[in-house]
Amino acid sequence: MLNYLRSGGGSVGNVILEASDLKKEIDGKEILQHVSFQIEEHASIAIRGSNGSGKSTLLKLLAGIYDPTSGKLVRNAKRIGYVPEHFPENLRFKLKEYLTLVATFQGMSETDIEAELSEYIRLFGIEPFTNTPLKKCSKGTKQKVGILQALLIKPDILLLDEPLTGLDTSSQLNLMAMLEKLKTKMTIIFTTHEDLLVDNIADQIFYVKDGRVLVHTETKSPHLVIKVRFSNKSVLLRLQLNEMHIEEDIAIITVSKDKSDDLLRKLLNNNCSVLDVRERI
Ligand SMILES: Nc1ncnc2c1ncn2[C@@H]1O[C@H](COP(=O)(O)OP(=O)(O)OP(=O)(O)O)[C@@H](O)[C@H]1O
Repeated sequence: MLNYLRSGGGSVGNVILEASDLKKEIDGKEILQHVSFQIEEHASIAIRGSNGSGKSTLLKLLAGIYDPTSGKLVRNAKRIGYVPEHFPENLRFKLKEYLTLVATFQGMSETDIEAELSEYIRLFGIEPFTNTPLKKCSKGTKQKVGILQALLIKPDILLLDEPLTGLDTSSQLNLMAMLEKLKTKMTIIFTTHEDLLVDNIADQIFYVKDGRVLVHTETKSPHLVIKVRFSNKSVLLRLQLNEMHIEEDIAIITVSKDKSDDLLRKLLNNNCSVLDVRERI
């Protein structure tokens, strides 16, 4: 079901964010308009849309980095954690020194800081870089520091701009597991192009299109499971499919419905015989 506003009388939880007829112009260009929604406490929301549609702009409005050009945005939150798409370059602090500073400013005790940081550092596998200056850390490591920095402030609302970008597979899985746990404690809103993150974390999707925001309550993107017999494994590997399971000469591939026709064409073109196609349950 698509609607412009999930609002009003039907609301069950506490509303933590409420947008009423927001408009955002940048340099005289209208990026978002007529944006209205309510977000309940502990909701997990994915913001989706094509490149340049205005997802990051919407997130920055929610974070308070941008002011709306017109309209009203009410935040019923004490602390908002924001993770930008790109962590600032050229920070001279060492990784752990920086995170310790962030935690100290939150008034945490030394013992708590040590315990919490050690756990996060272990989870994200960044132990080898704790004494590396941030400006020398890789993009992925900096991305992790950006996420940890936001978590350390114990936010009521956690906003993440494309959080999986730049992370290796195991860190992506760790982050998803972490977000799944955090879902019960805070409101999580993230922009993403990744189905995996949406399927695992979101319970609502906001689609940004033509400057408008559409709220969608069905989160699982439709997928097909395709079973094929192949004669040449390297052909399949070249297709770089994210979700593929191979047993002898059979491959089971999960693919989003919108990409499935294209994939089937390629498989048939490469001498694969299609044994089964069904909807993912
Ligand atoms: N600071 C800015 N100055 C000028 N234009 C901007 C600025 N920030 C965003 N825009 C414009 O606003 C539009 C939306 O940008 P935004 O970054 O919000 O899109 P997005 O959906 O997050 O894109 P992507 O998926 O590529 O990250 C784009 O046309 C962009 O050029």
